[in-house]
Order: sequence, then structure tokens, then C-alpha cells
Amino acid sequence: MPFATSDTVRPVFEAAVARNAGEPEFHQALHEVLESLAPVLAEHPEYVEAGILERLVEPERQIFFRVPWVDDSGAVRVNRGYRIQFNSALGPYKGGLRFHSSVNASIIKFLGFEQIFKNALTGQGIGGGKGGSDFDPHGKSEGEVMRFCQSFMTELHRHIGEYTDVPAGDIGVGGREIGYLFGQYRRLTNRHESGVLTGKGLGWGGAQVRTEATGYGAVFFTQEMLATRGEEIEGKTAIVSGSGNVAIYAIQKVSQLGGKAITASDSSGYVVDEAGIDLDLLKQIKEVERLRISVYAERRPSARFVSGGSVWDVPGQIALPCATQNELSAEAAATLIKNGVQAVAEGANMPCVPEAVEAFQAAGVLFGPGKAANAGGVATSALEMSQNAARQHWSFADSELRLHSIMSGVHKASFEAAERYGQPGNYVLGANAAGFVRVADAMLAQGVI
Ligand SMILES: NC(=O)c1ccc[n+]([C@@H]2O[C@H](COP(=O)([O-])OP(=O)(O)OC[C@H]3O[C@@H](n4cnc5c(N)ncnc54)[C@H](O)[C@@H]3O)[C@@H](O)[C@H]2O)c1
Repeated sequence: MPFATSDTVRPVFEAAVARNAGEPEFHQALHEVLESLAPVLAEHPEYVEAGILERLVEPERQIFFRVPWVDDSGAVRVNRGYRIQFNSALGPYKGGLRFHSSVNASIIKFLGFEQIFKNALTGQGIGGGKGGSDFDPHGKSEGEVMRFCQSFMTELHRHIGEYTDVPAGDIGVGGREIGYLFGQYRRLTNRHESGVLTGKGLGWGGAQVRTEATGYGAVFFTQEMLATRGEEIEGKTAIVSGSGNVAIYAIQKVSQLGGKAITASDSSGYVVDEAGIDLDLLKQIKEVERLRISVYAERRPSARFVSGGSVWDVPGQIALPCATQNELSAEAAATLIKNGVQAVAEGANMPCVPEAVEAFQAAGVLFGPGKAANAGGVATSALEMSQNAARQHWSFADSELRLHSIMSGVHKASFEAAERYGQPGNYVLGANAAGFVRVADAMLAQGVI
């Protein structure tokens, strides 16, 4: 990963890579952020003097722990738990927990690092963190998932709190898992501390629109990007990957705004439904029955299932990668561009490989990076924290209005920073710069800690 620019930034990157050897996803995220900060540092020597970058790339605290549990056959199983508390200059660490077999230190660090800037970009008082485990809930019984979550929280509880660190969900951690995690926290601490986790159930401290927020927010961001060119979502076809929390609500919002989302996927393949994805059916299969995506095509005559292959082969004007990191390759980007894609917004974190991002930008495709486009989830988590602190419960309509306004603000901050630092329309630079300046100013004010 060569650096095009800046002797100021390169040594920080190289030292961080050496210190975190064998962590490719973390290196990728460091590279993407640091490279785009060169023009900002050129105007702010005070950040360089205060060692802001050197401090930013080193997490404030890293917690790795054993998670022992007993499966249904009585066998003892052991997973590894992670919580990376990256930066708390703006507020308590905030970021999701991911339960997936691929989870390792590199993935949690990349997500935690990105989270710092994303959270700053929302304008709210939240720091950056991330956690999870290499436990995969798929194929596990309810009892196994519950016992795992209880064991995970038995260690994690001593490191979190409403003023310290507030985890949420991510891949493999939805409402069910948050429920078990919250229950164990409450039992261990003897405190109904609503603000310690977000993504809670609506009946016990959860917030309206939190479930929908990331998907809705990604579509609001797309709407804002299109508007800069006098375009809108109405009448456009959207290609969506994934079939989890982010994908489902991105599909719903596209359709509410008059567009048509025609795909969904999981790691076994994808479905194309020219009639538009039937959201009730998708939710039944994925959220209730927890089955593979092929079942969608079995139950819906207008749909076909493609095993393997790439969902990005399907033509559309909008592409919303909402599954996982590095799922959209350079070849996929070339195909999307050839098929006339106008806007790409990352619902997932870092789903596009760097070469794909470059290709979109070179072709003049509107490209919204995850830390801006999917910031609606964490922004609404912060709204959940506000409601918990005030013991209030806002309506769906009010919460959606707030989400919309936050996403407009994220777009505006990214758009304006891109112009300010000389690369109009480059939302990657804009989002990194706008988020970074906010964190850097707070770190500067708080001294060398
Ligand atoms: N949930 C949130 O609020 C939120 C917020 C910001 C970003 N994100 C990001 O969005 C992405 C999706 O998260 P989610 O909350 O929807 O999780 P989820 O567990 O609900 O869904 C994940 C989806 O990705 C698919 N997937 C996972 N690995 C895959 C692979 N290797 N190939 C193809 N498909 C794969 C799964 O089948 C599933 O459909 C992640 O990158 C996550 O970090 C989520």
C-alpha cells in the first residue's frame, strides 16, 4: 500500500503497521484514513506537534478475554472475546459487538478505528470502540446463544458502563443477543443501567428507529449525494448485498422513496427479484426462521437464486453493499460502472476494496464511504442513550426526523470538508477530515493523555 503523499503521515503509518504486524484489515483502514489526512495536517501543524496521529492509531485500551461456555451436548467450548476501547476524547467509547467466526484482533481494530471518525462525524458526544468474539451464533440453539452471551458479559461487564463504554450490535449481534447481554449485566451489577447497551428491545429501554437506522441512514445519505447532481432515488433500481439488519432496512427505505431494490444476499449466494424484494418474506426467512437466502427464491415465483457469483453483476443505478468488509472487488466495481451505476453508499463497514473505491471516484460515480453513509446506526444509538438518560421515549416519526437531520448533517460536513481541502466530491477525504478535526481538537484541548 504505497502512500501518494505526505512525509508527515507515512512514518506514523509504518510504525503502526510494524506494531500491529499481521493485521491486514487494520492496516487497510489506517492507510485509507491517514492518507487522506495529509492536506489537513498541512494546515494544522499544531496537530503534528501534539502527536495527535501517533496517539490516535494506538487504542487507549485493548481487552482480550476467554469466553468459556457449555454446549447442548455438555461439552466445554472456549471462544475469545474482544473489546478495543480506541478513543474517548468526545465521549464514552461507542461501537458494536460482532459475533462471527472470522472475528480477530485485526478486524476489531479496523472497526474500532473507523468508529472514532464516524462517531465524530455525527456531531454527538461519543468516542470510538468495537468488540466481539469469534463465536458464530448460526446453527447454535437458543440456550447455547444465551449461555455464550452470559459468559461473554461476565467478563465484559467490568469494563463497560453508561459513562465508560456503551456497546451495541453488529454482525451476529441483534436484539436477541443484546437482550441476553443486558440481562446478565443487570444481574451482575444489580443496576438497571439502560444506558450501558444500545439496540435494546422497545419495551425495556430501546429506542424507536434504532433497528432501522443504519439501513435508512445509508439511503438518506444516498439521497443527499444524488441531490447534489439534481437526481433522486425515485425510479431507480438498487442493488443491495446482505440480508441482515442493515440490508433489510436499506431495502425498505429505497422502496418507500420510490426506488426498487431487487437483490439480497448471504454468504451462500444472492437472489434477484425483478418485482422488487418482498420485505415481509425476507424478514420471515432471515429474522424469524434464520434460513439461507435461497429459500426466498423457493417461495417467491418472481425471484431466482444464484449460488456463488457476484451480486454486483446485476445492473442498477444505485449500489448498497450492506454485508461485510471487502465484499466488493475491483472487478465488481468495473462491472457496476459498465452497467451505469450512479451512486454507491457503503451500508457495511469497508465493503469496497481500495481499488474499487478508486475506480468509482475515477469514473465520477458518487461514492459514500461507510463512516459517513452508515453513521445513522450509531447516531440513533446516541439518541437511545439520550432517551435513557432523560427517561424519555420519543415517537417513531420524531426519531426518524432526527435521523434524517443527522444524516443531512453528516453529508454536509463531508461535502464541505472535501471542498475545503481541495477535492470537491471526494466524500472519503471529506468524511475523514471532518471527523478527524473534531477528535483532534478535543484531544488537543485535553492534553497529552
Ligand atoms: N447494525 C448496525 O447498526 C451497523 C451499523 C454500522 C455498520 N454496520 C455494518 O454493516 C454490515 C452488516 O451488519 P448487520 O448489522 O446488518 O449484520 P447482520 O448480522 O444482521 O447481517 C450481516 C449480513 O451479511 C452477510 N454476510 C456476512 N458475511 C458475509 C460474507 N462473507 N459474504 C456474503 N455475505 C455475508 C450475512 O449473511 C448477513 O446477511 C457490517 O459490516 C457492519 O459492521 C452495521
